[in-house]
Amino acid sequence: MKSAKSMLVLSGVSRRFGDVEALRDVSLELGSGQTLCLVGHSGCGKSTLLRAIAGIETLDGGSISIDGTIVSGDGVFVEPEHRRIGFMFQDYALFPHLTVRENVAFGLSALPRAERAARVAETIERIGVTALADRYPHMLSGGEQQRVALARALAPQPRLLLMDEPFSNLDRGLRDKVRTETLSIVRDHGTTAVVVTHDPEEALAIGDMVALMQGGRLVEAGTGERIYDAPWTAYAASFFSQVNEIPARLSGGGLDTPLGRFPLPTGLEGLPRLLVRPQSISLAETGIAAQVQHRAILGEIEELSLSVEGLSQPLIMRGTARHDVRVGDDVFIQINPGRALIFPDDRLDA
Ligand SMILES: Nc1ncnc2c1ncn2[C@@H]1O[C@H](COP(=O)(O)OP(=O)(O)OP(=O)(O)O)[C@@H](O)[C@H]1O
Repeated sequence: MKSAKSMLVLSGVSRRFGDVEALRDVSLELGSGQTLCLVGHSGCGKSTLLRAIAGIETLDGGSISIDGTIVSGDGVFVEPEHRRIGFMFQDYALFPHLTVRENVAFGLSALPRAERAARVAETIERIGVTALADRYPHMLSGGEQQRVALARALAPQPRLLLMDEPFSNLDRGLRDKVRTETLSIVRDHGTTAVVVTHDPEEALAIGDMVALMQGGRLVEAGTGERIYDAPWTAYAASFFSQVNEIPARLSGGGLDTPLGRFPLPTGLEGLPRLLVRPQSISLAETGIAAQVQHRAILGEIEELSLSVEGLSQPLIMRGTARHDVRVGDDVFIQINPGRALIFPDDRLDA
């Protein structure tokens, strides 16, 4: 996804720690004013990539450009303090001995006094923490501290804001609210941001662009909608939602499975993998015979576990409709062939 101007360009970025290839040939482009969410399981290289962008980590290969200028790579290394980058990390430690106003002013020492005061006033007003200006951090709630940390990061008007798991210290209820507020402030500012998270739902909620990493590689990147609805890889399909893996056999241009025959997408190479999301399965008058093994109500969602001949694992079906079925009932199910996810087998690369 490109906009008229790229604020961040990663080109073949690589970094190794001994035997560990923390970053392998990562290339990515982020438009000005966009939010990129880096997501992946622990150890996939998210923080190393963020640190490399910040200039806290050097590269073994490739380059990083910010606003059209190389900051790392090709024999260039711009020190972190000269990259015009703002940071917000997990523990967003505010200086405990400074008030909110003083915390926000901290990164503005280069500005003349009057200009600094005006910038602080404007930033805290915009972020809605003016009423807290004379309080110390221990007098603030977690959500308020987070806002002040955001004000402190944005006050120097960075070209790029880097956030490492910025919401993970907040409890669930507060997290969604603070996240929505924070990102709308970042967008209103027109600030380009890179956010790291390990939470798939959070990644989809946050990013204009979502980049999924695995073992130091970029698996795929795209809008949250694209990467969820039409993933290019089985890894992405199963990272962002639970999936049923269905054994499949290639025959005559199609796939034979215990759930029936599925057409093979054109251009598919290698052994196919068939994944079916729980919400792509429905009960029907006729179709594939199944037996109810378990029914659970997960709030709005009903989940059925179904045994189907030829499947070693129960098939998980989920939806918002309630079904009057009990354990042991014989039912029929249908799967929309258009909703089946078919990929080349990528597990050998994992
Ligand atoms: N300074 C270092 N020295 C040695 N190995 C490192 C160093 N920094 C990171 N690594 C290794 O590089 C890999 C990527 O680490 P990184 O911290 O980037 O992962 P991550 O995706 O941010 O994980 P988490 O979500 O747990 O923070 C890991 O295997 C890690 O052990």
